This record gives sequence, structure tokens and C-alpha cells, in this order.
Amino acid sequence: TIALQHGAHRIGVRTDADMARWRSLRFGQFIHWGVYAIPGGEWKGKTYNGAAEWIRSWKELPHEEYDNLYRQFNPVNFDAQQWASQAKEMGAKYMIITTKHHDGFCLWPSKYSKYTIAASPYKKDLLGPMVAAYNKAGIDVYLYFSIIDWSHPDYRASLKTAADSAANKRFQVFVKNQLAELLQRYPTVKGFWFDGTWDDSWKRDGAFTDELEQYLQSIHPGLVMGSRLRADEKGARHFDSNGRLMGDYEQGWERKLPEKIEDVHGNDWEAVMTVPENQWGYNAQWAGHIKTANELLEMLVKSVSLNGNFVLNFGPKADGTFRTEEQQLMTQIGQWMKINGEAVYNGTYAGFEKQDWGYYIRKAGTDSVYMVVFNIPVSGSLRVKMPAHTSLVSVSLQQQTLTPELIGRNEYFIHLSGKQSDTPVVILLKTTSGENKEKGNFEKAK
Ligand SMILES: C[C@@H]1N[C@@H](c2nc3ccccc3[nH]2)[C@H](O)[C@@H]1O
Repeated sequence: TIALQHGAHRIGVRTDADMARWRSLRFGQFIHWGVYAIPGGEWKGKTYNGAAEWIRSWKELPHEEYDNLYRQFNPVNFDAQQWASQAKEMGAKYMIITTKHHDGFCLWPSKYSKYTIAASPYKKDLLGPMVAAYNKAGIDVYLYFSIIDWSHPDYRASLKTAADSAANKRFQVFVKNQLAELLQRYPTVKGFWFDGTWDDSWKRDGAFTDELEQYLQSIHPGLVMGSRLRADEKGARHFDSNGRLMGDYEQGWERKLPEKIEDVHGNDWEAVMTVPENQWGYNAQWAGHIKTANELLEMLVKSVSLNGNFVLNFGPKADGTFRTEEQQLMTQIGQWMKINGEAVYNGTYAGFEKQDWGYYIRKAGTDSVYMVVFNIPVSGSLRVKMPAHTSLVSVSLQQQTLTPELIGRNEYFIHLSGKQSDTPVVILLKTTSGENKEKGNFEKAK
């Protein structure tokens, strides 16, 4: 390894209570909301093919026009209580809200910028009511913050001149001030979700990113911040130049999931996912494949089975309401979570050999292992190979006890006789582990 001043400061996962809480939540709701919801991916009859929250970068929409959209931003139908209750119904345990996206428009009346909700017809702070309503519903709130800020005169993507470096120094002060302001205004938030940290100007000042993270921890101990904030002094991001994860969890899983446990290298991690292929902010016409509730449930369950969190994104309209498709998804996912959430919350990697029928999830620190079945085989028989030194004590499907068939050494078929289901089926295995444990209930010779 090479000597690093600004690389990872910890080897292995965070073991404190705040991180344990983040880990237990498993299922989050992402919300991308801002003035980009006004065009919603369209402008003067033309459709923007990129992600709707990036429409300012589209040559068909002059910056001057985009930067004046805030004069129309008036979410009269915004109802924080309604947002929080539908998130609770979906089963989300945390929410991540865009305080400001790359365009720099602030959903809170920041005293460090004129480009905020205070300058809009709506005038009022949006974040305060959101944080209060979600917390009241028992949902933790995390703040998304884009370092890239297209609205700020001192923002530089790269540093070519001394003037650029001077501007960048001023910009770093601005960033630090806004982050401190957010923590001071919203003290119950549990962490930051940083984005827009890929530009050279940011990557090249690893020391600043390190000092910033430590500063934020010092004024708000316990904050949970992912790997996307920092760079080490060589410009390495997420993993430092010694291959060690920076930040509290791997934050690179954007619109993609790991495949197997080896892909996450023993780190905490979180995946963030869009319902369409790649739309975070409101997009009037959803094109391409729109993920179904079952597809999204599989991503959630797969994430938890691989020891990670899964965050599903929503893009409210400019008026503060959610599109019908998103409301329907929250309801459908919530119906499954209401019955089966116990398999997701506090879920961890089970250590069982993966089978085709779906995913194993171990309830943290227990001998309870859930099988979440997405693919019932034509045989109706679910193969279960017990890990070494682990025996099977009982099998149940909801309140029904099942008797598995022993088909080999510590290997079973669980027969779902004629079972059909249009949503994932959850089976609970009670196990015993350890060298000298008596055999499980199903291993006694017939
Ligand atoms: C969480 C997501 N991250 C932002 C983003 N911008 C990108 C530019 C290039 C490649 C990936 C990007 N992700 C998206 O706009 C969204 O906020």
C-alpha cells in the first residue's frame, strides 16, 4: 500500500449505532424535485432524450430561459403529510430529498444563494415540512446535495488558471456554508447523499473533500455519508489508491446492482434506482421500459440478500403531486411489504448457496433465514442446500408449517404443491448452526 493522507480512514464497516440504524432500514425512497419538473423533459414541442433533470444542458433550451423557470415554480398542491404517508404505505424506512440538484436551485431559503425557493412564487421552505412529516411518519431523512452547481458564478469544472483556482476556493467555502446551514436548519437529518463530484476541480482537491467530511462529522456526529463525496490526494474516487472504500458505504450503484456477494467486498453499499430506464426528475412522457412492482421488489430483495440498501426514485410534478404510475407503484409495493417486510427490514446476507428460485435473506444476528421466491420451478420443488454446520429446524409459509423432503446430505426440496402466485412468495427457515448442535428436525433417519 502507498502512504495516503486523504484516503480511507477506516478499514471495514462502521460499527456504531447510527450506521447500524442505516443498515437496518434497507428500503428508501429517493425524491428528485426541482424546477426541472416544469419542462418535464419537453420544451416548445420538442422532447429531450436525456434525463429530465439534465434538461438545462440541452442546446434547445437556452440557459437564460431555464434559469428563469423558478419564477413559475409554485407547487400549490405540495402536501408533505401526503408525501410522507404514501412513502410509509410503500414501506420505505428512509427518504433522500434533492436539496439542490446540479442546476443549483435550492428547495430551502438558503442565505448563501439568491437562487432558492424564497425567490419563487411559492416562497416558503419545502424541506422543513418534508423533514417534519417524514420523521413524524417514522421515516429517516437524508439530504441529497449536488456539488456541481451550474448556477454559481464560482463553479468551475476544471481549473485552468489562477483565477479558476481562486473561484474554486470561494466555491468550496460556499459548499461548506450551505452544508452547515442545512444541518443547522434540519438537525434531525441522518446524513448526506452527495452527487456531482466527478469534475476535475473536485477530484483534484482530495484534502478538501476529506476535511469537509470530517468537518460535517464534527458538527453533526454520526452522519452517514457515502463514498461519492471524497477523492484521495491522487484523485481516486469511491475507493482510494489502496483500494479501500472511502465514506461509510459504497455509493456507486446507480441504476445497477451487484450480482454476487463478492462484488461488494464486505462493504456496506446502497443502490439507487429509477422506474424508467434513466429519469430522476419528473418526465412528462415516460418512454421505454417502465419497471413493474415485481421487478422493483426483486431488486429490493436482491440488494438486501447481498447486504445492501435499495432506494427507489420518484419525480414529483412541478405542482407537488405524484404521477399516477408512481402512486400505483407505491401502493402495490406497499401491499407486499405490509405482509413480507419482515424479510427485508434488518435483512442481511444469509451465507446460503444461491438457487434459481430467488434469494435468501438472514434476519440480522439470528438463525432465521427467509427464502424470497420469484421463480417457482415447473417441478414445484425448491432446492435448499444448507451451509456446512447448519441444520434445518423448521419451515413455514405464512402460518403454514411445511415438511421438506431430505434429498441428500443437508439438502432438501421444499414442495410448493401446485402453488401459484403473482407476487413473490416468502418462506421462513429456522436453522441451528455450530459444530456440535444436534441434527435438525428433518435429518433423523426415517
Ligand atoms: C442520482 C443521479 N445522479 C445524477 C447523475 N448525473 C450524471 C451524469 C453522468 C453520469 C451519471 C450521472 N448521474 C442524476 O441526475 C441523478 O441525480
